[in-house]
Amino acid sequence: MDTTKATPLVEVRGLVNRFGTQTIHENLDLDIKAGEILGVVGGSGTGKSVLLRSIVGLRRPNAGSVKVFGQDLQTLPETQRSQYERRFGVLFQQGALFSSLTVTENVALPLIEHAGLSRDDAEHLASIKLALAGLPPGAGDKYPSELSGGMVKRAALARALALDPDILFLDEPTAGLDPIGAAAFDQLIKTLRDALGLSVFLVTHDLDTLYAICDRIAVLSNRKVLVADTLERVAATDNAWIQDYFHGPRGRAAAFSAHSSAPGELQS
Ligand SMILES: Nc1ncnc2c1ncn2[C@@H]1O[C@H](COP(=O)(O)OP(=O)(O)OP(=O)(O)O)[C@@H](O)[C@H]1O
Repeated sequence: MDTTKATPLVEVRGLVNRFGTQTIHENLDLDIKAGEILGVVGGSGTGKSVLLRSIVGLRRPNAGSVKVFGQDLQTLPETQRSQYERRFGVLFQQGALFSSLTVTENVALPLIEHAGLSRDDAEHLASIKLALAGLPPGAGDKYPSELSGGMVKRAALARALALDPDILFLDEPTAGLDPIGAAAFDQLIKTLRDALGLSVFLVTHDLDTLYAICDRIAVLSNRKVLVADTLERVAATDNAWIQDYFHGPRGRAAAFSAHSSAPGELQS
């Protein structure tokens, strides 16, 4: 999709994150544009998850600002900030479902706690969200431990969608899935973006995901966003990590597979 004219929903400016003497981010800038799927990549430990946590309010950065819908969340009182933060849906790396609750109860929980729905209404709505996330009828009555890895991801996605977010944050959603399961999950994200008009911030190591669904890609390197642009422009950037990543054996395979399924797209 054309995101060039879209107004940023999220503007990260001058972000600094430190743990003790270790500096993870130093004056990092990044936008998330309305309606885009933004892929966030970088070597292990470059701070992709810390960046996600800083944006959604789970970590207070050491410096810098995070504006959401034009509002700097750091400057807001707690109650107002949490109202903005409810416009975020977050899917964590491990799914983070409560093991003692059924899948339906997991998805209903935010609806009861944050939207004030009755248990019956919340569970009814939860079953709709589970269907939206592509889970078969009956999955809702199971406990997370009874589901396959792919189904746990879908259940966690349903919970992230519970409060009808404007922006979906996904931390390595296809990690641990087999290639067919991962491709199906990618398509689900794209379908949901198209149907619900979501913006998506997606941390991934999965090159196939970048080729299949991302509108822009941000590369984290050396404590900053090195480049945030279309796949073609990012892949052409003169940087050793980028060249290795996009033009190494796995990058070539992903480009080849994307090219053979969608003629006319990027060739390596
Ligand atoms: N709570 C914490 N306390 C101390 N150090 C932390 C904490 N959280 C993250 N870090 C450190 O910050 C750095 C960035 O971590 P982060 O998880 O964001 O990396 P990442 O880019 O998501 O890595 P990966 O691709 O391996 O998941 C790492 O060196 C990590 O050890």
